[in-house]
Amino acid sequence: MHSIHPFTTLKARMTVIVGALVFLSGMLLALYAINIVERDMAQLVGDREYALLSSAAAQMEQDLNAKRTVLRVTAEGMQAAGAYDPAAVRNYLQRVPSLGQQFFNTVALDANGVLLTSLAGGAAAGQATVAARAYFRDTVRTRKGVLSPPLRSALSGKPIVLLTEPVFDAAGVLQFVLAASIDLSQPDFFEHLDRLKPGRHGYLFVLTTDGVILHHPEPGRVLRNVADEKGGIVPSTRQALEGKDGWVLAPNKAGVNSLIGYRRLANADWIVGIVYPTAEAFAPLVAMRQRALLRTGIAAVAAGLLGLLAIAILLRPLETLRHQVARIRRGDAGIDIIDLTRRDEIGALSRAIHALTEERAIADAESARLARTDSLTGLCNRRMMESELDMALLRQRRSHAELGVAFLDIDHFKHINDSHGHATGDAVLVEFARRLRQAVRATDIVARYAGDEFVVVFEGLSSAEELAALATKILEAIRVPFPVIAEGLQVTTSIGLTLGRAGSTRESLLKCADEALYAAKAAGRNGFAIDGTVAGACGTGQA
Ligand SMILES: Nc1nc2c(ncn2[C@@H]2O[C@H](COP(=O)(O)OP(=O)(O)OP(=O)(O)O)[C@@H](O)[C@H]2O)c(=O)[nH]1
Repeated sequence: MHSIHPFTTLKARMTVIVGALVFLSGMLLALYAINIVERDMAQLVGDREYALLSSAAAQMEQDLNAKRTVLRVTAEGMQAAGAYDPAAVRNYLQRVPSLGQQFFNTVALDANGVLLTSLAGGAAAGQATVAARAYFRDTVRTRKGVLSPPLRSALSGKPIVLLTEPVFDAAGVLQFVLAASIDLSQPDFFEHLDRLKPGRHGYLFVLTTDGVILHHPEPGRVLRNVADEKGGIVPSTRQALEGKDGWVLAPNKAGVNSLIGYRRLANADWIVGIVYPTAEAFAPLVAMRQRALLRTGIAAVAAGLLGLLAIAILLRPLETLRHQVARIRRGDAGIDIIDLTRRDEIGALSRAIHALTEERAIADAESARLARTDSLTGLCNRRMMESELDMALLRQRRSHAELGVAFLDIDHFKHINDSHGHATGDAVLVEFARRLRQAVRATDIVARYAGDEFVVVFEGLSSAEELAALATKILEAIRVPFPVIAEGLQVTTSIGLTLGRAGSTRESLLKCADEALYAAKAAGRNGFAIDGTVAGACGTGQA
């Protein structure tokens, strides 16, 4: 039996294929499921951060409104009190404590933009003018309070924004403008923003709709316009400046992939933004992905091992069948050891092997029989006769019984062929064989030796006389006309007989019988001749 390398077995290959398929499909399914979950979770995280941003923006709007309210109420109070001259203005302002709480500084400017008074000092009355500043001109023109763009304070040099409120007299004439500043460098105003900063590296920032930064964790960037910074405006910021609120996943200015959100304030041209690096924002998702993949991998390996076990169990009968076939081939067992009762493919294969083996055995037996049989007459052929004669000689040596050999040749058979045709000649051979077979004992060996020559081996003879009787019986059986032609054909044969003796061999027996046949032919055919019991002499006899 050829041994099979463990790696080339069906079991190994099926295990590898099934294992790989289970592993791959498991991983693909896990990745697919993880992607769906991640997408949903990323949406949740983004929405949550955006909600945070919106609440920060709302808080900022509230703060601005509160500051506006304080300034407007102060302006209305001053109008009601008629506090228009610089001393009265200063006195009034000093009596409003909420101004100090809400603002970095509050100044009053006359209708020409010249400083009337500054609560926090910094410059003397009349020394500074803001006539050229857009926020002042807008306040005078619109006769309403405005929120200035971020600017550097002329008095303190700090980055500030200003809220203004015009104060009119009873006749509606502008008396002065209150301008209250918010210090962008102080943490107070953006304190709540900084408290909301997500994770370790996330941050919130504020910029105007023109792109000027109001608040940023890097103080050096305050008052700069994002358009003027190195690298220009990132696409997400550009969209925000164009009026689009919401969140996206995109690289920030430093190229770090981030969750970036923008929310525009309703009561100021400000945009609150959030940057949250995705590595941090989605860290739990990444951990979840790794855990899920690891567990899926373990599950797939376990499934593969179970598959291996299942395959091993399922294929065990095949292995058994292989060993059974090997044993049958070695001759250690018969075909019956194969189990034919299984109702699966292995059972079908077993039955096929069983049937094939039986058919082969029958075919082998048939071809062996054909190899030993004369195809025309069905008698033993010459080869079989020779081996049977050898066996008979062996038996004779043990039993010491007599053994006789007869050599027969149909007389003038050529003439039969020539006169009646080859087919009739064949029919004569067949009929001759049949009669010969019937004329002797069933245990005697009857063979067609060649052409029209036949040999009979008689075992268990008692004397040469018995041989003569047998020859006579054969001649009589042949003498009856052969029904191979309508009127019947007279066929005769000549027989040479010999009796085996000590030291006889196949060759010597056949030679003696052949010589006796020659003598019978010479004596005129249709008779027989028997060699004498004296060694070397061949006797003749006529029927
Ligand atoms: N029809 C037929 N003829 C065969 C077959 N085998 C041999 N023969 C013929 O048998 C004849 C044998 O003739 P011989 O034995 O030589 O001579 P004979 O005519 O029998 O003459 P004697 O033997 O001297 O009586 C030949 O013509 C062969 O061609 C066969 O299978 N069928």
